[in-house]
Amino acid sequence: MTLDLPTPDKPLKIGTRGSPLALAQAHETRRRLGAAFDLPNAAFEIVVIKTTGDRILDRPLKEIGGKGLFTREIEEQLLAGDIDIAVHSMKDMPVLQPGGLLLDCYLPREDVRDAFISPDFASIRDLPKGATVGTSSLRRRAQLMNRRRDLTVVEFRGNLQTRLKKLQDGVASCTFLAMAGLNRLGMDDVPKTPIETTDMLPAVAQGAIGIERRADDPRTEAMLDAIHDTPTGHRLAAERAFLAELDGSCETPIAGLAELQGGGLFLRGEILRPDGSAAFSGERQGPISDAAEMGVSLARELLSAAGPGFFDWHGT
Ligand SMILES: NCc1[nH]cc(CCC(=O)O)c1CC(=O)O
Repeated sequence: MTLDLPTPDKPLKIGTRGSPLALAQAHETRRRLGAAFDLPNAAFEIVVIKTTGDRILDRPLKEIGGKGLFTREIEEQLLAGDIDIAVHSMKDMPVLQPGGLLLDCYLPREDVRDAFISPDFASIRDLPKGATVGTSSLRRRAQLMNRRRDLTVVEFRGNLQTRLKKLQDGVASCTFLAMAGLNRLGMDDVPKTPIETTDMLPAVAQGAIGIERRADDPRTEAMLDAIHDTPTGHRLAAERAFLAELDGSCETPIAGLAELQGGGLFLRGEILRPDGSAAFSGERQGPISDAAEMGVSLARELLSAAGPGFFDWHGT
């Protein structure tokens, strides 16, 4: 069967959020598909979709709650056939997709580390006692408070420019962003220091772009197969199995990272109380074929170390 490739008259519709980072991810997807099938940009149409998460900007994400805050509207349009594929930050994706959709194409992973961003200080260690830190990430908040009890954490939402302005205005001494986002946006002039994963374990799937498709569409299946990055697939299989077994929502501070090592996988995970008062971490090593089992077994180990009800505790 020959592929019925898209043309400028019948372009492949790529659905995405409209943030600068989301657009950069959509452009990378278009570039890789164009290179793999020798297609011009005009054979693709980038369709910007506004999600609930994009609409509500004045409240902490955990208050709006619900799964798929940044994905529901996009997945609805994919199911309806208004778009052909959807590009996502895998970090923001629930472990299960709606019936009829598949999320099994990943682009080569970017830098997985978090970055420390501050106009005044070089690292977390350099922050003075009692310094104020801005982040909207429950994981980063819990990890920071677990390591530096003296810090005060304030809610920080908005895009990179908004956050940098807040730092200039003295609202906080520093903030944190994924290196992947900064790199994809070409933010080379932002004063950033990468934090080693041994100091701050990143979120599950951080730095990975995933492309979702309809399960019954053989054309997008074949096209995405050509750009899928297998190593990233193995790593996310372990990390997402870990996340799935923990049954974590966006309200639970969870970190997880799998790396390829000596032909196998090395998986690390951490779960924390939201206020940082307790943290449990562990690791697994094994063959790539055991990726999912490693994730599940590490999750069970951490859950049993933390004790029953650990995730029911949400503090204030
Ligand atoms: N939750 C927002 C989000 N989703 C993905 C990224 C960064 C890019 C990535 O990790 O792939 C970010 C921003 C951030 O954490 O700095």
